[in-house]
Amino acid sequence: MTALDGVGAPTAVEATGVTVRFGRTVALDDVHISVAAGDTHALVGRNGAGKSTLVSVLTGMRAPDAGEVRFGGVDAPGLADRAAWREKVACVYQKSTAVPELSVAENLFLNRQGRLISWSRLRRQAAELLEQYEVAVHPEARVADLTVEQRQLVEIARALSAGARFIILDEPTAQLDGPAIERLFDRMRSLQADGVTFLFISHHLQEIYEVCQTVTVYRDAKHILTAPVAGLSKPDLIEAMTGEAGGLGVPDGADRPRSSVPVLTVDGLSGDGFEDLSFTVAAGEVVGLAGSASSGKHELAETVYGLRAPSGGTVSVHGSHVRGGDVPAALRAGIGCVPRDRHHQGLVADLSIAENASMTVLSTLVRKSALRSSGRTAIAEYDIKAAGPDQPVSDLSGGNQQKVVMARALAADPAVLVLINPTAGVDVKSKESLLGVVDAQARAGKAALVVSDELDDLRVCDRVLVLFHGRVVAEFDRGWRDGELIAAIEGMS
Ligand SMILES: Nc1ncnc2c1ncn2[C@@H]1O[C@H](COP(=O)(O)OP(=O)(O)OP(=O)(O)O)[C@@H](O)[C@H]1O
Repeated sequence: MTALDGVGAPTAVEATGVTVRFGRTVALDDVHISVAAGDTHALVGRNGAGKSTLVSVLTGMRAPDAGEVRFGGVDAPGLADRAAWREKVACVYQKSTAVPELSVAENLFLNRQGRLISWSRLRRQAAELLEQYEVAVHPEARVADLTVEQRQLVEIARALSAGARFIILDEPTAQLDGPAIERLFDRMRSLQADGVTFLFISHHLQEIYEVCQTVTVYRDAKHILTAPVAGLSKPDLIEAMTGEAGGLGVPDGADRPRSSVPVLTVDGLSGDGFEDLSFTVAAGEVVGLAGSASSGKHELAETVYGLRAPSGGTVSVHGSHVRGGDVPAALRAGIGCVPRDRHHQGLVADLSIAENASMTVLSTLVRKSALRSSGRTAIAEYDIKAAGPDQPVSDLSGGNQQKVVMARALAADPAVLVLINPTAGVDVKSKESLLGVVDAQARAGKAALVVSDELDDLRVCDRVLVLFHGRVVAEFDRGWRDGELIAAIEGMS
């Protein structure tokens, strides 16, 4: 049976009247979505708008308090019937759902082998499947050793081989570099030509225009609009998301006063994936580090804030050496960080917003009331959508968790900020305010190092160092053109 939506196109999936509550929080309030078969349909909204909650309903991970889901006009299976859901829909999350210690072949057929497993057959079938979907990884490779790009392709192949023709991609580009994003989009286009339907979630609005035909906007748990992408301007899209007219302005800090006094000095630093790097960041200066995933930029930043031990060279703050490979020592020396992975290095999921945001200064904040009041300040300053300072961070949406990480980095009033992908998963409006915070910190005389794949994050920088295979290959002062920076990142300058 084929369902038809209002304008006569067959519907791959349709959800109507969906309401989901978490205690007092209404995450979805009587929303609907209808995705036409063969469409790539974007779902966008500010942090906490309800996107991930809808995904959990559309994948059968959560029963809504009210509402219905239908695939091709047929009611969704019962929640317990996981096999039936796998045939209808799959979601590739930002965080892998594959078992890292198992091989690609084992992951591909997880929960699907009969009782008797023939390993040689499993490997052969996996190899055939990978070839069919043009995924260039070895069936016996451990999933833990794959890149994010390879892992996503394996998960897409797994979904398609289970029979699903509707795939949800939840912020798939957040951890990919430019060329990998283009390869993912090419892959999506060719699967779409074969009849696969996508629901695509991203905070990068230009991606919506590049790869989607239809867009649905949710705001504060409500459906705001569904429209063809081609007829919707970017300002109108942002207005639907934020409820406010007027474009966005990322501060570029061009008028920021600069001093020549170095706060951070990196001298002859070598470590995993980078060699003999020297540079300084002055008071009031924001320096960007750009490069591909293999450039060594993350490893360099992680060595500066003490997560990795250097194999040579030194890091100093205000002329004093900081002991390497020791995060608490770096913190005491005045280096605050937003780490690369908020799930592993950023937050303690069970602790509250107040506790997480104050973690770098906990020894000085002993009174519970003081803790709560600093939590309330963080919620207001960083525009965190939450029920209150006592709410555990595990209850927050991804983007709002990222804002708590930023609050935590700044709580100890560090002299140096090392920020890795500081706006990852953060909506357009919040991005503007987080970058405003970086600008304000620099104006207050702090030194900042911003490592990012996002050009908007790099625009706030006074200069950008481009790394390629662990060495600085180019340096751009403010005012660079996108094309020249991207060419340098890709090693073409
Ligand atoms: N397990 C939970 N307990 C309590 N509240 C929750 C829980 N999960 C989500 N919420 C709340 O529901 C709302 C919607 O969250 P959701 O994760 O769906 O937002 P989102 O649109 O995906 O945001 P983001 O863009 O940041 O990923 C938020 O206010 C969030 O705090």
